[in-house]
Amino acid sequence: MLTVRAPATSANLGSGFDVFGVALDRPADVVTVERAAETTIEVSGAGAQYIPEDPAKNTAGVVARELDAPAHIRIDKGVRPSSGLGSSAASAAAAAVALDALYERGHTGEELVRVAAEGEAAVSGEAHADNVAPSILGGFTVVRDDGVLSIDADVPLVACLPEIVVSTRDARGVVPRSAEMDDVVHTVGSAATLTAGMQRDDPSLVGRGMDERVVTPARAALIDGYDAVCEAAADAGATGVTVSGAGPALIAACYPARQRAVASAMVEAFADAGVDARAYRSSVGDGAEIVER
Ligand SMILES: Nc1ncnc2c1ncn2[C@@H]1O[C@H](COP(=O)(O)OP(=O)(O)O)[C@@H](O)[C@H]1O
Ligand SMILES: N[C@@H](CCOP(=O)(O)O)C(=O)O
Repeated sequence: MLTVRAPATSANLGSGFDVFGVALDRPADVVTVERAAETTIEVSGAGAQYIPEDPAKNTAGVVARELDAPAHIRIDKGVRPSSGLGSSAASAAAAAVALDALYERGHTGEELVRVAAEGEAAVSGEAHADNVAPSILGGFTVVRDDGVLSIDADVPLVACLPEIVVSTRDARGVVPRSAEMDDVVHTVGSAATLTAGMQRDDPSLVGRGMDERVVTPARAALIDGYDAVCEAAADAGATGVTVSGAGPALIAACYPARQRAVASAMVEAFADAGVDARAYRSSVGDGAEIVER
């Protein structure tokens, strides 16, 4: 028997749609695996009632199939589903790391990212790896077809999760199919700025690099109170705010001294818009780890 904790993640960070991701300190999924003749799944914790226990429909079950590693899998959800905080990815990442260790397969982290991304394909329709990469490798990650890059970074973040449900599949449906060249140029500038900010542990550059004009506005329209929450966060000292993943969570960057104020401002602004929300104060965190053997 083996237990792995895999963290929530925030993908895209505005300018890095389907490319950038970052591991958060919390919340996290905790997954326990035991060898079995065939895979079975039990889910408890946040939003468990919305998560299928059929292995073919659960990201962790798909990972077990991909690794040919049948197991009884217990998932304790810390990351609520349809959050924009990589809920389905956290289970996939934890299962990949746990089953690899349980069956002593010795895959590299990057290989496990590819396997866990197949779990994501089962729920969102596409094998996007921008959540599973940071959940497995930790840090700030850049995913490309030809590989994954992970950078250790130390930048304060606030993830604010409203009590709204937005499924990644639906939110992928509103992404425009094309973009104006001006907007593409702007996005490249932002992405480069954000990457430099992560490399230099610079909250100001990270926040500026979150600005993006194609995908984010389309998705912001699905989140009640989005503009007011961004404005409140900026007034409280956030250097940048954007949609986390496919939403409805928002992610903000800030200097350490402003983190508490930014978190409160975001929760209050959601409340003013009639939406309950909670904020997670975080840094760029570590990837999945074995917590019990
Ligand atoms: N282990 C899992 N954890 C969370 N959601 C899962 C899992 N397996 C399948 N799902 C399904 O995936 C969907 C949530 O994933 P997604 O929309 O990508 O949300 P998130 O942004 O939180 O990852 C829900 O329909 C849920 O039932
Ligand atoms: N790049 C994906 C990320 C989805 O993240 P999630 O946390 O909402 O599952 C996208 O933007 O669709």
